[in-house]
Amino acid sequence: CGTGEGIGAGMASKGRTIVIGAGLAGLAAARELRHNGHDVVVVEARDRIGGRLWTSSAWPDMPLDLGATWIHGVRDNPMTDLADTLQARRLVTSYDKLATYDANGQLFTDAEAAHREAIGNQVRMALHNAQQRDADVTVRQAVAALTQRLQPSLAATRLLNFVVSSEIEHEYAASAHRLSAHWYDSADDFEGDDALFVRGFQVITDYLATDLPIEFSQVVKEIFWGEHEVRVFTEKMTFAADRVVVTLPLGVLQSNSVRFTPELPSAKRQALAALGMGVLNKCYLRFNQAFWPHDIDWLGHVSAQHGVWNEWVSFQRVAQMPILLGFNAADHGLEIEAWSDQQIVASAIETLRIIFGAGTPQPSAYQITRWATDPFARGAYSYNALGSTPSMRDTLAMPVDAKLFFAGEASHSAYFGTTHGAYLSGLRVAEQILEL
Ligand SMILES: Cc1cc2nc3c(=O)[nH]c(=O)nc-3n(C[C@H](O)[C@H](O)[C@H](O)COP(=O)(O)OP(=O)(O)OC[C@H]3O[C@@H](n4cnc5c(N)ncnc54)[C@H](O)[C@@H]3O)c2cc1C
Repeated sequence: CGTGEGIGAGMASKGRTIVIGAGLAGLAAARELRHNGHDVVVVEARDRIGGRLWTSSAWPDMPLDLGATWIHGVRDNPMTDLADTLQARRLVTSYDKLATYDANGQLFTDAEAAHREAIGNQVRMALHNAQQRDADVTVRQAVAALTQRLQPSLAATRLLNFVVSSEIEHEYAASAHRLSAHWYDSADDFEGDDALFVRGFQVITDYLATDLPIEFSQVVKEIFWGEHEVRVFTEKMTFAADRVVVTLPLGVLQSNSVRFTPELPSAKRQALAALGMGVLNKCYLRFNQAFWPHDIDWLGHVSAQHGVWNEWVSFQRVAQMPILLGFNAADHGLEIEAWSDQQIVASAIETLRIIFGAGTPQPSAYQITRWATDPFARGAYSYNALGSTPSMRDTLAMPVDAKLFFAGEASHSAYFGTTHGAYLSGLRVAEQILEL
C-alpha cells in the first residue's frame, strides 16, 4: 500500500478531501474546493474523466456522445453558463422536427397523428388522476384501465405502448412496471431548447478537470470512515484524508461493490435500495448518405413489440452527417446488452427496413453502448421507483459526521438524471465542505 500523492503538501489547515469519481459531480466538487485553497485528490476507476458523460472520437469528423448528449432546457441552465464561458459551439435539435411511422412503416396520416395525440392525453390524464390518490402505483398500473379499454384494437394498443415507451420510458430510462406514478415526473425542468455540443459534451468535463490531481485506474473497494480520518482503499493503494466525497453512481452503490466501514446509516441504505437505476442505450449508425427525410431531427416508430427501436435522432439536418442514433430504454434496453454488436445492428436495420424499404443499406460503421453492464455505471441514470419518494434523494445527499459527503445525479432531488443535476450536486457538496 502507498499513500496517495498530491494531498497534504502545505494545505493542511483546510484539510484533505478525497473525491471519488471524475464524472461531472466529482469534477465540479474538486474544482470548487481546489479554487478555495483546499487540498483535493480525485480517485477514478476508469482511465478517463467524464463517467456517464463520454464523447467518442472514433469518427474524427463527428465526435459523438455515448452518454449525455443534450443540455436539456438551455435557459438559466448551469451547463449553458459553462458552455458560454468556453464559447463552445452548440446545435439545437427540435422535437417539432419529427416524423412518426406506424407499425407498417407508413408515415402517420393526420388521423393517426390525432389518435396518438388523444391517447397521449389519456395517458397523461390517467397519471394525473393516479397522483391525486393516496396509494402509489406503478405507471403501468395507472394506465392499466386504458390498456383494457383499448385491448380490442391492436393499432390502439400499439399506440399506447408507443406513447408509454417514447414519452415516459425513454425519458426516465425506466420500465413503466417499476416507475412510481406519484413521483416519476417529480424533477424540475429548465426552459428553452435542447442543445448539443459540436465537439461533444466532453468540452465541459475537460474544462472542469483542468489542473486537478486525478488518480486514474483506481477502483475503490472500501471506504473506511473513522472518528479522526477517512481511508479509501482501492485495488492498488490506500488514500488517507479528513473527509471523502462519494460520487459513485446509484447503480454502483446498490451493487455493494464498494464497502463502507462502518456501514452507512440505515436511512441512507433504505434510500439507496428504494430508488431505481435505469437503462438507456444508444446505437449510432453511420451511412454513406441519408436515405431518410433530411429536414427532421427525430424519427418515431410505433413498433409491433413494446419498446423496440421507438426513437431515433438524425444528425443530417443539424450536422449534415448521414448518421442515425437509435435508442432502447428500460427492459428492451437491458435485454439487448446481452446481444452481440452484429445482432443489435441487424435488429436496428430490420426496423429501418420496415420504414424505408428492403433497399435500406447496411451502415458503414456503428457505435453501441451497454451502460447497465458497465461496472462503473451500472445503469444510465436514476429514477423514482414505486416505493421511493423524492425526499430519499435528500437523505442520500446528507453528509455523515462531517466525514462522508455525497454528490452525483441521484442525490439531486430537483434535477436527478441530468448533467446539470450532477454538476449542481458537486457544487452543493463543495459548499458544505467549505462551510465546515
Ligand atoms: C445514455 C445516456 C444519455 C444521457 N443523456 C443525457 C442528456 O442528454 N442530458 C443530460 O443532462 N443528462 C443525460 N444523461 C445523464 C448524465 O449523463 C448523468 O446524470 C451525469 O453524467 C452523471 O454524472 P455523475 O457525476 O453523477 O456520475 P458519473 O458521471 O457516473 O461519475 C461517477 C464516476 O465514478 C466512477 N466510479 C464508479 N465506480 C468507481 C469505483 N469503484 N472506484 C472509483 N471510481 C468509480 C465512474 O467511473 C465515474 O467516472 C445521460 C446518461 C446516459 C447514460
